[in-house]
Amino acid sequence: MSIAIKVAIGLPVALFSSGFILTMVWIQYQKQRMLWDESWIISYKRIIFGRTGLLGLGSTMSLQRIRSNSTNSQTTEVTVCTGVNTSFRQDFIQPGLYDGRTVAVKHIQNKHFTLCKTIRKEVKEVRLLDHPNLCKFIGGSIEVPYVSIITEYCPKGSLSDVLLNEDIPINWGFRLSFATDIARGMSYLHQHKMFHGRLHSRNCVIDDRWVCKISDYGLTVFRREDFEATSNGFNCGNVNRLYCAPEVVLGSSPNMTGAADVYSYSIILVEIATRSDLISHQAEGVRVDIAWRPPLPEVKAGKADTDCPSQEDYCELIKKCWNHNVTTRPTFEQVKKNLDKMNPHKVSPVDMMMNLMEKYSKHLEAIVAERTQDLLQEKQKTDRLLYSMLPKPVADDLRQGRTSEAQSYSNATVYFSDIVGFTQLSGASTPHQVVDFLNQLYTSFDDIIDNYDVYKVETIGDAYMVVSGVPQQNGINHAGEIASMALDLVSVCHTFKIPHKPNTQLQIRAGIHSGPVVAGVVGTKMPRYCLFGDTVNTASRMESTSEALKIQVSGATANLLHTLKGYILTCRGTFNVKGKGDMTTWWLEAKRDDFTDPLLNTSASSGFPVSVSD
Ligand SMILES: Nc1nc2c(ncn2[C@@H]2O[C@H](COP(=O)(O)OP(=O)(O)OP(=O)(O)O)[C@@H](O)[C@H]2O)c(=O)[nH]1
Ligand SMILES: [Mg+2]
Repeated sequence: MSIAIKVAIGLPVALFSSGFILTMVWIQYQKQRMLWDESWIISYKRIIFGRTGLLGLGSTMSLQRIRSNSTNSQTTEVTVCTGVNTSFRQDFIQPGLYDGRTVAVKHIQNKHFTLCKTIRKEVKEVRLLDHPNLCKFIGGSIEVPYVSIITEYCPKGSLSDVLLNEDIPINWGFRLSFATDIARGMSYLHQHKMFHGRLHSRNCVIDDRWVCKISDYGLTVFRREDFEATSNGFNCGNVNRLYCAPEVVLGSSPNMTGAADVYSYSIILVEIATRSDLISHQAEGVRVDIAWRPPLPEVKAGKADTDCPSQEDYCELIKKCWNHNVTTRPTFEQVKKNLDKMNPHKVSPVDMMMNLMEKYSKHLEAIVAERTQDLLQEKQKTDRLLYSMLPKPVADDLRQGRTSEAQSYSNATVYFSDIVGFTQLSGASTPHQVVDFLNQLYTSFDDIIDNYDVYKVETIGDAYMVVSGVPQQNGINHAGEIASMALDLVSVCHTFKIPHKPNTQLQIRAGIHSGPVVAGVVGTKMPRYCLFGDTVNTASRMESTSEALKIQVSGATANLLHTLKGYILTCRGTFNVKGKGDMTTWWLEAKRDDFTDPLLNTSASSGFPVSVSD
C-alpha cells in the first residue's frame, strides 16, 4: 500500500476520531460547566418583600397557610440593602419582587447548608426542565438562615385554595383542564426520569391564565429541612398521608416512583370532583388504614357546564390510579389520553373564561333590563302618587329642583261641597265608620271628576274642593266643566248608600263661583297646591248658604254658563251674604239638551225672567 493510500484512509479516520473525542469532551465540559455554574444563586437581599402589590384570588389563603408540619415558626427582622424592611418568615411561601418580576419564595428551615454536589446536580436537573405545566425554577438563596427556593409565582394560589373557595365558580371544563394540566406536567417530569414524591393539591398552583402548574418538584436534598433530615419526600405520618400510596406507607417501596405519583394524583382527581377538604374530613383512624380511600365522587354526567361530561370514565380513572396493584396503575401519558377522551373539545382556560364572561355579561344584561323595568314600574308608582298630590307641571318643576312660582289666573271656577249634617252623623258613628264612609264617598267623587277638565284641590274633613281653569287654563269652559261635574256629584248622592246607615239619605250642599285666583305651592314639607283670593271665599260662601242637594251658583258663574249655553238655572233671589253684601244667586238645576238660553227661557225654568249679576 502506497503512502498516499495510507494517508487517504488514515487522515479521515484520524479527523473523525479527533472530532468525536472533541465533541465528547465538549459535552462533558458543558455538563460540568452547568454543574458548577452558580448563576442560579440569588442573593436574598435582592428580593424585595411587601411591595409586590399582588395578592390574587387564592394568594391570601396560600400565603398565610401555616405549614402543617412546621412545629415552630420564627420571625427575624432583617434590613436588606434595598432599604426595604422585610421580615423573614420561615413558615410559609412569600411573594417577593426579584429582578422586576414577582416570585414565590419558599423558605427552608436550615441551620446549616452546604452546597454539595448532590444539590448542584438537583439544581442542574430542574434548570433543564421547561414545560408550561411546571412552575419554573428561578433560583435559590443559600445564605443561612435565609435558605430558600425561588420559583415562578402563580397569583391564583394553589389548586386546593381555588377548589375550596366557594366564591369561584368552576365548571367541569375548568376541572378537566386542571386535571389534564397536572397530568401533562407530571408526564413531562416522568419523561425526564424525575418523580415528584409529594404531589398534592397544594403543590399544584394556578397562574393568572388559569393554567395549573406543578410546584415543589425535584430538589429533594435542597428542600430537606432540619427536622425532616431522614425524609426524602412525603412524611406519611402527617396530613399528607392521604396522598401516600399504600406501598409507600408500608415501606415496601420508596415514595419516589411514578406509580406513587399516580396514586397521589388519584386523590387530587377526587378533590377536583368534590371540591371538598379531604384532609380535614379524613377521620383519625383512616390515617393508619392503608386500604382506606376517600369515597368516589358523585359526579353528574350531562351536557350542562356544571356536569361531568363522562362520569363513569372519570370514576374509572380514579379507581385505576389508586389501584393497590402498582403495575396496573396507568402512566401519566395514559391518564392524559383518558382525559382527552373524556373532554374531546378541550377549550383553553382563557377561552373558557371568555365564554364564561360572555355568559355572565349576558346574564348581567338580563338582570339590568329586569331591574330597569322594576325601577320604571316603581317610578311610575311614585309618579302616580306625586301627580295625585300636585298638578303635573308643578310636580315636574319640584322634581327638577325648581321652585314653582305662584301664578295668577284671571278667571277660574271654584266648587265647594259639604255634607249636610255631617257633625251629627259622625257623632252617631265610630271614627272607623266615618273614615270608611268618607273614603267611599270621595272615591266615587274622584272617579266622577276624572271625566272633567278639573283639578281636585283638597278634601277638608267633609268638604270637597275642586277648581277648573287652574293650572291648565281653558278659556271660559271652566264654568261648564264645574257645573256639569257638580250636577253629577249631586246626582250620585241620590243613589249613594252610607255604609253603616243604609236608610239615611246622603245630602250634600254645593256652591260655585268664578273669578280670578292665585295658585301655588305652599311649604317645602308636605307641599300642597293651594288657591288664594276672594273667589275662593265667595265659592265657599256659595256652598255654606246653599241647601241640601242643591247647587248654588254666583252671578259670575251664571253669566259664564249663559254664554256657554246648555244649563238650566233658576234665580234664587238676592240676599245678604256675610262679608260680601247683597248677592243675586242661582240654583243650577240641570243640563239642557236643546241648548236654549236658560236665562232667557223663563217659562222652562222658574217662570220669571232673570238678570244675572252679583
Ligand atoms: N399564590 C401562590 N401560592 C403558592 C405558590 N406556591 C405555593 N403556594 C402556596 O403556599 C402554601 C405553602 O406552600 P409550601 O410551603 O410549599 O407547603 P405545601 O405545598 O403545603 O407542602 P410541601 O410543598 O409539600 O412542603 C401552599 O399551600 C400553596 O398553596 C405560588 O406560586 N403562588
Ligand atoms: Mg408546596
